[in-house]
Amino acid sequence: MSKTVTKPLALTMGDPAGVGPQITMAAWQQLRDSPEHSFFVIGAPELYAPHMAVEVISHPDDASDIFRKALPVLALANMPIPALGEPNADTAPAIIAAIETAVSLCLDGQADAIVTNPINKALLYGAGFKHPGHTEFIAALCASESEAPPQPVMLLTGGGLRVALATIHAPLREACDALTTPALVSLGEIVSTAMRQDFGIFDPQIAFTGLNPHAGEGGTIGREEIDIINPAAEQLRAVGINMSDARSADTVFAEALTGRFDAIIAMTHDQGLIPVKTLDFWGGVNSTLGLPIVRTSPDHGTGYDAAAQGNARPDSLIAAIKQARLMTDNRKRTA
Ligand SMILES: NC(=O)c1ccc[n+]([C@@H]2O[C@H](COP(=O)([O-])OP(=O)(O)OC[C@H]3O[C@@H](n4cnc5c(N)ncnc54)[C@H](O)[C@@H]3O)[C@@H](O)[C@H]2O)c1
Ligand SMILES: N[C@H](C(=O)O)[C@H](O)COP(=O)(O)O
Repeated sequence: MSKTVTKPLALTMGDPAGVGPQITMAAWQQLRDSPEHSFFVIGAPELYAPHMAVEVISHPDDASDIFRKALPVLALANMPIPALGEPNADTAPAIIAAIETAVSLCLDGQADAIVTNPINKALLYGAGFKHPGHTEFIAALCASESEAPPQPVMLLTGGGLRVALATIHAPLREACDALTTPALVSLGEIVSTAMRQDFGIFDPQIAFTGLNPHAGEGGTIGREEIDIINPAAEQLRAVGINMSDARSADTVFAEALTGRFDAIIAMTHDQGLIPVKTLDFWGGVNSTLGLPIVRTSPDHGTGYDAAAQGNARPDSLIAAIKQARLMTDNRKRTA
């Protein structure tokens, strides 16, 4: 087995008017005695310095040594500091730059994984951001000229469930039309690979949800299951992946909780995210599969109201940091 070197995790600051700064500081307080969870944050030191010990670092390698005594910050220059709860479009370039820097450090092997704090995508569009979210932006940043662009897959974990999405931030009418058999086959392969390399599940049992009520009731309440989803499942089984035909979305999550399925592939954003966020809003983690780097995130958004009230909970960010470390270590072990 090759010797592996542990690098710190790179946190992005997220929207500085949201919960990001508060939950980052609280996560550091809880994890500072846990060297394996060492991280540095890419952001403005002024967001944190009035509240706690901060050390500005010039290189990620400096983070682990000082992690116990101060929050390591890789500083972004010239960023306005917004009032909590009051999003400011002038912060958008720095929010984007933090993500770009984190991805570049991971690709260079200077950080083990990227953990993103929440962003408000609408705020970023004025600054030239062109993606529906981190998921697609990070995939674009990982693209290289020599290889096909990565197909990013959103996976939410929490409440005992692992749920990947066949469509993400698409209007519901368009999401239904976007489902195709080849896309579902490719998705099933990515989820199966990730279960093995990132989660250490070597013979994963995976379920497709149906799109229609009762998974189409034999074609009488819609035909997507018969025409699109089940043919994908059949192709995946033919290459040795344990993939179920489309199962009723109202019961498959309960089936997974019995241990029958290790992961579920849901057809639409809310179909998959409602069960996870309802069961475990505070412990839920969003990760991106299908990339050359590990990326996780809390499952919640910018929470401007919680930020302004000063009562932001760090639980989901802490879960995201721990999951990033676990996925990275599993991936190194299976490399
Ligand atoms: N990973 C991400 O970047 C990410 C994830 C989800 C949503 N978003 C974005 O966040 C913005 C707001 O979305 P939303 O209102 O649907 O969801 P939200 O998760 O921001 O808020 C939902 C509720 O949860 C509360 N909340 C969220 N995080 C909290 C925390 N850490 N502690 C205490 N309370 C918390 C909020 O105050 C609010 O009442 C949108 O622009 C959305 O796109 C970003
Ligand atoms: N769909 C996610 C959720 O609701 O939690 C969220 O918007 C985050 O998306 P990105 O990770 O792509 O920013």
